[in-house]
Amino acid sequence: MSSPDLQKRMVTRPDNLYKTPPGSRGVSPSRKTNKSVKSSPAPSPNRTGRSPASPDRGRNVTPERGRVKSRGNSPASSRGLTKSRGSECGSIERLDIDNNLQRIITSYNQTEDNINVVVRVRPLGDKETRNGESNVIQFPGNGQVLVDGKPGGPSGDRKPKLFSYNVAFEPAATQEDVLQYSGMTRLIEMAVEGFRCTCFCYGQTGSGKTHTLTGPPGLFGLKKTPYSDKHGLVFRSFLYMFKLIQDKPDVHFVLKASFLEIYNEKVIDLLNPGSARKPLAVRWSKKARGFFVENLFTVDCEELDDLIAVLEEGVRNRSVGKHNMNDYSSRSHTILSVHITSETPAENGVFLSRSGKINFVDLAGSEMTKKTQSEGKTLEEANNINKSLMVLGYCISSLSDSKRKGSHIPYRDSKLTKLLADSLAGNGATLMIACISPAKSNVSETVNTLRYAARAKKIRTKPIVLMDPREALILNLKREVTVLQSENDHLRSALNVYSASSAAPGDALTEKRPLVTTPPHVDLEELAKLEGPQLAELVRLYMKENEALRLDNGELYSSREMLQRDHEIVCRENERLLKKLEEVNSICCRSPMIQRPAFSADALNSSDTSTNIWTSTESEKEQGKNSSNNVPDYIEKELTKRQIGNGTGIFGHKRHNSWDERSNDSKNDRIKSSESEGKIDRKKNSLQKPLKPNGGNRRFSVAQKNLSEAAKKDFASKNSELFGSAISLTDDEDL
Ligand SMILES: Nc1ncnc2c1ncn2[C@@H]1O[C@H](COP(=O)(O)OP(=O)(O)OP(=O)(O)O)[C@@H](O)[C@H]1O
Repeated sequence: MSSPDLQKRMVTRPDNLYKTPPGSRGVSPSRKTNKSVKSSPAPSPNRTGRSPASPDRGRNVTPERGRVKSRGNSPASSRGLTKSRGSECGSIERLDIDNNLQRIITSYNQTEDNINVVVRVRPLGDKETRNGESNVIQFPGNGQVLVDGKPGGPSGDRKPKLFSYNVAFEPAATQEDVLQYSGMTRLIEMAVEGFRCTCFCYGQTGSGKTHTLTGPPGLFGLKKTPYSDKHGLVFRSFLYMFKLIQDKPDVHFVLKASFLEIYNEKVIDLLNPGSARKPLAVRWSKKARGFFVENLFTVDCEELDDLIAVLEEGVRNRSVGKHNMNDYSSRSHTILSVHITSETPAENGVFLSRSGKINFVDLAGSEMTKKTQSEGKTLEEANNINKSLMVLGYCISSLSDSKRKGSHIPYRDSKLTKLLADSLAGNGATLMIACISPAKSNVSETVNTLRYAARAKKIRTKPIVLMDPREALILNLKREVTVLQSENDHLRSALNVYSASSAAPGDALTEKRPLVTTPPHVDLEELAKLEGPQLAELVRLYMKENEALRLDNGELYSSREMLQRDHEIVCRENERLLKKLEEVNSICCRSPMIQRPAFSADALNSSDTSTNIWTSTESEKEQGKNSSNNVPDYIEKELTKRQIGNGTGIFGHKRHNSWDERSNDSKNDRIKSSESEGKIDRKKNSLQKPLKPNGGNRRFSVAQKNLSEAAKKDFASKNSELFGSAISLTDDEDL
């Protein structure tokens, strides 16, 4: 970097810290009359002239240090805001005030759907520096944290321990860095999209949890707080959230916020604590299948200032105490929740309705009471804090242990775990920020926190968007009505086509078909106005019609299949008969005794009356006297035995079928017309003339061929008569 002002940042980060399952959306039929969120302008810019949520956010401008560059796949780059080289892990570095290159963040790839765990190491405090405390934390890179337990220190002869997280924030990391690189922005985006999200800070007392979430003590004073680079994640998240909302002018947002604390196992409403600080009950909701705080005050937040006011009010009312390790120690766990309901106009006058939520959980720090020198009230608080954190620890280790999948999770053992149950293992997305101290004197608590965080990293959640069940039902009914309407239209038109083309009046199928009552057609605009019961009735009617139409169509299909099967059988039978006929023909041909009439097409067509088309010896002529067809008796018998023909002879057998009459009629007609042309006489004459020796063989084969053709035509005609148009081997005219 040439310019000393220019900070250098190297970011390599996974892009999908939180996976958003597709298609998890809700739909509401009509717009509700909720008050919408008015996006107030972002607070006055800080001294660099940029707010975290300003359009320049993507350029990674840190308030105090100016512009920095990204070279990796950072969360910001994943949103197309910075250039990326696409590597999966790495570090972010920049020059400090003295122009030294300083690394601030290292990160590693994120497994999808697991709790996203990041670690933030605070700088050594003034007191610790004064006491000559040494730093025992090292950052090997790729989101790793090495706890250096050198012999001789308070950690004894502990070996160095290496832990790996999604992101490791080094002491130089700013509040804005945490917002940008912890995955927090994605979490807020998910909350706006309709997911239930949680960000919680965990760590020993004095490790920087409250600093990370809300900022240093005294930030929220009596006078209105201007934007400051000391503001924590909550404030910055609010800004980012409102920026997102402003970017969606078509969407109607309703924001509500609540703020509670769990102090000595009692739930106190921080927005409405009352002078007696009356505790609220935590109950199980059968409908929502989760725990909730009864009568918790929720504030409608139309503007950003409303949300900031909620934050300030809660911070003011929460329990803070002093002990040896922290002058402003949180004596309770706090949960600040922002409920985000959105309604997006969709097609057909339908609104997509989503209910997202983001929880900011500031856990009280675990304490070694010996070290904190707590006594009296502070000691009681410490014991309650430690107890509830222990239950949280049990829940986390049960959830993270794949061998104990499906085993009992002791959520009910503390109010904290009851209220965090859904964030830990439910359908939400969760970010855990483990805060640790770098001081050697805290090494054992640091290792505990890091172990805790490593366990939490193994927990898998299933983020989904929750929908109002009534709205979901109505949406489904509407979809069903539309699908059924179009399906029924299709089925009806299919039936009409069939009726028009094939079903004659009195047809068995037509008669059998039940009368289908068509329900009234409701167009999409009217559909949007209908309520649940009307929709359900409409679906019922359409389903009834659908059932009848399906039945009808089913019958038509089965009868069509039956006809196709018959057609196949007839074809096979036809072939079989033709084969048989050919066999018979060959028997006839082999016998020297048989004298066949030989019809020659050439001869028949010839006008030359002298052409011989019939061969017969004198003796055969004699035999022919006994048989009108000139077929010997034994052959005739054989044919009868094989059931070819009906016993009247191969050429003259009688077919008792209607088409015979028709074909005979047509033959007669043809004969008549031929007679009128004088052709029939020629044929008759020619039949009686002897065959010339030289043309005998040729004519014989032609005749045989013609015989086969004629027989084929006969059978085809027969089948055609039986099965309609299924068989058409020949043209009727040829017969
Ligand atoms: N990253 C940081 N940079 C500068 N100062 C910090 C940082 N983190 C913490 N501190 C300071 O350390 C002190 C203790 O921090 P904080 O109160 O946030 O700890 P805590 O974890 O919330 O403690 P407790 O559990 O007792 O509430 C505060 O004075 C805070 O300003």
